[in-house]
Parts: sequence; structure tokens; C-alpha cells
Amino acid sequence: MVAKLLDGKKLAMEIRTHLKQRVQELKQKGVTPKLVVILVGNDSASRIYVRNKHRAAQKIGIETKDIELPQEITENELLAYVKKYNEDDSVHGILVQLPLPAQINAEKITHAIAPAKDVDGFHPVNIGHLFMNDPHALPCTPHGIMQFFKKYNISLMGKHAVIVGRSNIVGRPMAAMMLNNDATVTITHSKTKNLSELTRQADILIAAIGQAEFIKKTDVKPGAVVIDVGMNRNDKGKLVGDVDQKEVAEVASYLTPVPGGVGPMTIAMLMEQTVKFAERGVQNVDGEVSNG
Ligand SMILES: Nc1nc(=O)c2c([nH]1)NC[C@@H]1CN(c3ccc(C(=O)N[C@@H](CCC(=O)O)C(=O)O)cc3)C=[N+]21
Repeated sequence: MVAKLLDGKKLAMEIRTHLKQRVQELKQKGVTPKLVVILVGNDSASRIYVRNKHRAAQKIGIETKDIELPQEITENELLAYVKKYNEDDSVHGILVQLPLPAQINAEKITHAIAPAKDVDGFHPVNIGHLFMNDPHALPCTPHGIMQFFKKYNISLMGKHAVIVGRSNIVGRPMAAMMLNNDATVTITHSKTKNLSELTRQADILIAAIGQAEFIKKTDVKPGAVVIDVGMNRNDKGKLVGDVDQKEVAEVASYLTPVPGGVGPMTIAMLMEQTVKFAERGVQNVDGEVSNG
């Protein structure tokens, strides 16, 4: 079998085209969706994400404001920025780029963002709603992965989904979303025994480990759908995933490439959520009942 590649770049572009329409409708009602991105320090990889986000937003008509803060900033100073944009009614979404410098408690910052403006879906209130199958805001990377299943008619019902990685950003919310869509979900992690035995049972395998080319051909059931969430730089500075793409393409039915797979979808979902939050604001102004 040769895997069909799930093209995230193309799907993200399709989604952006739809979003452009929704933004135009909002603008006719006098509302421009606005996203504030806060970046602390000089991490060069982080800067690339910020630039990509900015570019995507511009194409759709979303207004973005980038706040660049020094590496040495204190927790209270950063909290003051979050508070300022929580209270600014022209701002619909706030994103604080992770990771943060060691002197700042990232959890404290995440908790300070108003849940209604939490475009990352990282706030415990939003995570709680997601786990109770009543999502208000969805973490962008797993939400982007769900779009592949929808687009390619990959049903999750009764399927065994195995997730490698238990981070708050990917593994855990991914598990909740797949469970909400009737999959049988196994979460594995660094302490899991006989990992390969479990991954080989997966109808759908999510690799979110953070180690270059960790998942090999022998870890994958023939015909499985394999999602590669990895973003690792190899010795040559090239971007590689958590899946040995060359090998695994020989056994999987579907595979997301790196780059051009999950990454662009993450950004598309960030844009989608910003627009959704802006639309909620308009509903409230109109006095309609908001169910979203
Ligand atoms: N609060 C917060 N929210 C995040 O969503 C968040 C974060 N912090 N910190 C860092 C990670 C990482 N992340 C990426 C998003 C898109 C690409 C992306 O677009 N990648 C492209 C191009 C990559 C390249 O070539 O450099 C691709 O995979 O094709 C990558 C990485 C969001 N993150």
C-alpha cells in the first residue's frame, strides 16, 4: 500500500476562503475580527509561527496585533497585558505564544486569559467543556486534525484511536475530541509499556511525541490512518515529523506530511476560532440567543 497524503496546505487554503466570506459579512455589520498575539523573548522558531499567523490573518481580513515583549519581563507585567486585552472590547482573541521564559508560570498566564477570548482553547474552563462534549473553544492543533477526518470522510465511530503523547496542547484534547466522535481512545506516553504493541492496534494513530522520526513502519498496522504532529529540526536544520514518513508511507492508508500537514491546519483553526468569537459578539449585540 502507498499512503495517500493528507494535504494540510490545500485544506487550510479552502478553509481560509470560507473564512474570508464570513469576515466580509462581519465587516458589513461593522465588526472586524481582531486577534492579539503576545510573544515573549527571542525564540526564532516562535517568530516564524507568529509571522505565519500574521500572514494568514491578513489574507482573510482579520486584524492582528503583535505584542513583542522582552525575555526578562516579569509575570505581573505580562499579566497586565493580558488584563488589558481582556477588557478591550475591540479584541476577540488573545494568544500568548508558548513556551514562556522560566520566570513566568505559564499556567497562571493561561488561566488569566478570559475564556471567551481564549483562541487557543487552553483555559481550564474551555478544556472542561470540551471533555464534557460541550465545546466552547477548541485547541487548534487537534481541531485542525479533526478537519482532515471530516474532509476525507474518515469515520471515527467505533475505531481504535491511539494517541502517542499526553500534552495539554495536543494529546489530551485530541483524546476528548475523538471520544466525542465515538472513537475508542487509548492515550500512551513516555511511561507506557510495550508501546509498539498498542500503536500496532491503531486504526488511527496520532504521533505527538516530539522526537524526530520516532514512529517506524513496524509500529503501524497496515491500512492505518497516521497523523504526524511532530515539528523537529534534524541535524541539517530540516523540518521533520515524529513519523518516519518514508517508511510509514508504505503501510498507512493516509498520512499527513511534514511540513504541509498539521501545521497549516493549526493556523487555519486559529483563524476560524477568532472569527467565531467575533461572530458571537455580533449575536450578543443583536440581542439574539447565543448557543455557540
Ligand atoms: N499559544 C500557542 N499556541 C500555539 O498554537 C502554538 C504555540 N503557542 N507555540 C508553538 C506551537 C507550534 N505551532 C505551530 C503552528 C503552525 C506551524 C506551521 O504552520 N508549520 C508549517 C510550516 C513550518 C515551517 O516550514 O517552518 C508546516 O508544518 O507546514 C508550526 C507550528 C503553534 N503553536
